[in-house]
Amino acid sequence: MLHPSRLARLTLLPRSLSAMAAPPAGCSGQARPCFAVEGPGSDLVCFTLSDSEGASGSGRPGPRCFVPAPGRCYSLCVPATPSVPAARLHRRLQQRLRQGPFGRCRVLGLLCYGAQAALEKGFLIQDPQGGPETERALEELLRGLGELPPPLGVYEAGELGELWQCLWALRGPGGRELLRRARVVAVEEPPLHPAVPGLRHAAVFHSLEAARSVVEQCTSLIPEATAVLDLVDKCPKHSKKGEFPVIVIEGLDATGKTTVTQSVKDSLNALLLRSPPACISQWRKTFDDEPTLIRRAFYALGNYIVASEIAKASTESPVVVDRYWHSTAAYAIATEISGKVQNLPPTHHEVYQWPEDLLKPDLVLLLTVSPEERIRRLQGRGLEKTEEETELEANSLFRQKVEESYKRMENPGCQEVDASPSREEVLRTVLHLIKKHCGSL
Ligand SMILES: Nc1ncnc2c1ncn2[C@@H]1O[C@H](COP(=O)(O)OP(=O)(O)O)[C@@H](O)[C@H]1O
Ligand SMILES: Nc1ccn([C@H]2C[C@H](O)[C@@H](COP(=O)(O)OP(=O)(O)O)O2)c(=O)n1
Repeated sequence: MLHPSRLARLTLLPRSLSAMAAPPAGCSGQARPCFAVEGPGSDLVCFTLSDSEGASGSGRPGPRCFVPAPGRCYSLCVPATPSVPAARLHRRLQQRLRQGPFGRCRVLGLLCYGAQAALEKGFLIQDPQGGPETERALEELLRGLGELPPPLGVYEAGELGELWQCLWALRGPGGRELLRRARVVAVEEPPLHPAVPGLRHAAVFHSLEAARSVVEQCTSLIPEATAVLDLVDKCPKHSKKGEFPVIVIEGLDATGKTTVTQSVKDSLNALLLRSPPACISQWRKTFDDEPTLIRRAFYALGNYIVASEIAKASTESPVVVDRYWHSTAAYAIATEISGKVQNLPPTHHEVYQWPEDLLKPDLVLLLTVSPEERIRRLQGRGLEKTEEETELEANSLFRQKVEESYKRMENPGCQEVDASPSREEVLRTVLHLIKKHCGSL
């Protein structure tokens, strides 16, 4: 089975959400949700639901592209409210859909807007063979979730090649009720990726309190959460920088951050810090295995702990920091925004702004190398790759989105450094920039 993150994403947008995310043009004036399928690397292809038998959409590719003939297609969604139980439920479904009877299916990420225009996250499940097994297994999976399982969408191709969606509510043991049956028709692509409005609540935290409250919700589920909070609470709030300069080095993995930060430390007699800091790094694996909401909140709190270390150290010597808030934000944005680089939030968007309560560095340098050189360095290093590093290699779109997000950061922005030359030359460039921005050291 193909890895879901490498597959298309499907997005449902309601008309009533237009204030948050402008819906596809064809959706305006309709009291029905509309949704968009995004092929890997391709444009969004958007659809809406219609009662009209004769509607032919906007002449764009037909919706049959996501129902494999002679197969069938299903969708299921859970609330995307940025709460720990919802995020964990989504993760549980994702794991179950990789196993057993779903092994033969293609599972696509799904964002949709359900009743009262509430954002929901879920999956589109393409079964290439059809037959009753997948539907039965999905029903069983949903019923196992509790008393009010989310509805099951079933997509069927009609005689003329048109597509219908049936939305079923599962009732009692074995019962189900048809909530709606509507035709699926093509509409225009939305101007803003639908995940953009929720970014600040679901992935990119702009205050200590926002990140803290997510980790606090985890204390009964993840014992390490309490230890993280204890450390955060011991740190002085609103840490202030000392008189020595604070330089952050950012970049994708294997761009040379460790090499550069170590050399800068030696050259400037600086203190070297990294985010996440050593005091919480033993819990990193635990949080890396959690859904985005929890994982990013952990890294965000790590930045606040590092801020207190920077405050203290910068009263005594220059400080160089290996990754900081820009990493947390850039990876979070690139993970949440599916598809092409153009889907990222526009420049100057609020997600690119530095959190007001987080100590600001004097200079942030972004190391960049060509994708080919980066892969050579990764291979040369010969370390075991993390899942995300493998993903980075496999998915150049993701890599581009991380790098572009870094470049859009503001206040402070990232100053790009070409890190392809020799170690010595890169160090010379970096030291020159530090001198230029931070004066004599
Ligand atoms: N300028 C350079 N030229 C060639 N190889 C480099 C250069 N800088 C770093 N490397 C090598 O590339 C690999 C990745 O560098 P590293 O500093 O660990 O990157 P990061 O900390 O960003 O993951 C290491 O094997 C390192 O020795
Ligand atoms: N300050 C930070 C540092 C790392 N992260 C996240 C971003 C990515 O998901 C990973 C990348 O971490 P990194 O490449 O430094 O991992 P290693 O130290 O190389 O093991 O961690 C973060 O969100 N915030």
